[in-house]
Amino acid sequence: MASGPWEDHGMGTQEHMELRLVLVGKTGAGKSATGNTILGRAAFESRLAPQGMTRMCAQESRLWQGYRVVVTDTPNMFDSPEHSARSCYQLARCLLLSAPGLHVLVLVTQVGRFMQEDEEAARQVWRVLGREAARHTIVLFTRKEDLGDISLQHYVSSNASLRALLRTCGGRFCAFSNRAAGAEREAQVEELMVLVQRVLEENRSTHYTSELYSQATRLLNRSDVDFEEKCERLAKQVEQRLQGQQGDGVLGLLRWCCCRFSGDRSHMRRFPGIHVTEPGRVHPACPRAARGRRGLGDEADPGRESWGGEKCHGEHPPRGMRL
Ligand SMILES: Nc1nc2c(ncn2[C@@H]2O[C@H](COP(=O)(O)OP(=O)(O)OP(=O)(O)O)[C@@H](O)[C@H]2O)c(=O)[nH]1
Repeated sequence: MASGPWEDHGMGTQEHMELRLVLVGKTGAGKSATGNTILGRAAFESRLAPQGMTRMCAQESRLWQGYRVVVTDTPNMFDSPEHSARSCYQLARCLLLSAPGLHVLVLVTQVGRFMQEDEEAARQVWRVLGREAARHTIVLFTRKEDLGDISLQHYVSSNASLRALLRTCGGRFCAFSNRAAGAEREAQVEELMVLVQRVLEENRSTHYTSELYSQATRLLNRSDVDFEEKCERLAKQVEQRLQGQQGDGVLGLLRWCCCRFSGDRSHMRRFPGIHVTEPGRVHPACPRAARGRRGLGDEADPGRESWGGEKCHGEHPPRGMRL
């Protein structure tokens, strides 16, 4: 066991404030290895596997400077554009494990391999959790050693999509070499924890929560339902939320209005989860949006989608909208 801030003083969970970190990212990004670096031990299985090594969300913890740092490792939960039952189940499991809410969402991506799937992972997780989750997000690059002589700052500034993503995350990013050991490993963790402290300060030390987290907390309080059943039940809520974002009810109508009258998007930002389009852009809920998808764009924010392809003239309700 490492010494210094990692030393376990033998105090129980009750004496320590929990810091809940959730690791997300695409398959093979290095989530489990990053979790192990943070924890200072090989708690999660980390191996290159074409179909993904991590199958289930898992959680481990360590003490760090008076905090209990609780790390939730996840599989790639957004491996297909259509949300599979498996993804919804894993999302539900992640929410239950990190209830009543996460303090920090760590978006893990590899140096030199930032791609559309990374953007997608960020976009999707914010879609489920709510756009305000971006205020709790840190981007963590693995394979820092691959940077060689290039500085991390220089690397991130050379990619427009990456710059946009980092702006959305308040410029909070760092890099790990998960192969590092000893003092070098601890220095990396210190660097991450400085950013974690920044997230806490910027969010008045409160964790992020949302309606789904509230549902998770209510379910956790039920002693008559076992954990698997709780995951199943919450997975249905997750699925409904994702389907609802295709355009149900009043929100669906509002989205349609955005799509149609998208000249002024500033006032619509008050509605969480609404994706506001610009004139001439295709709304993702629009049935014509299947083609021509682009990246996050230079002014990305998690509540906004940047779509190319056919123009949306607002003459049709969003796909699947029920009013
Ligand atoms: N050289 C190097 N290899 C790394 C680093 N981080 C992770 N890896 C390797 O990358 C591979 C995938 O790492 P994982 O931690 O399993 O990635 P993951 O995101 O958890 O993958 P899934 O569980 O499959 O989604 C493993 O072989 C790791 O040893 C790093 O910083 N440097």
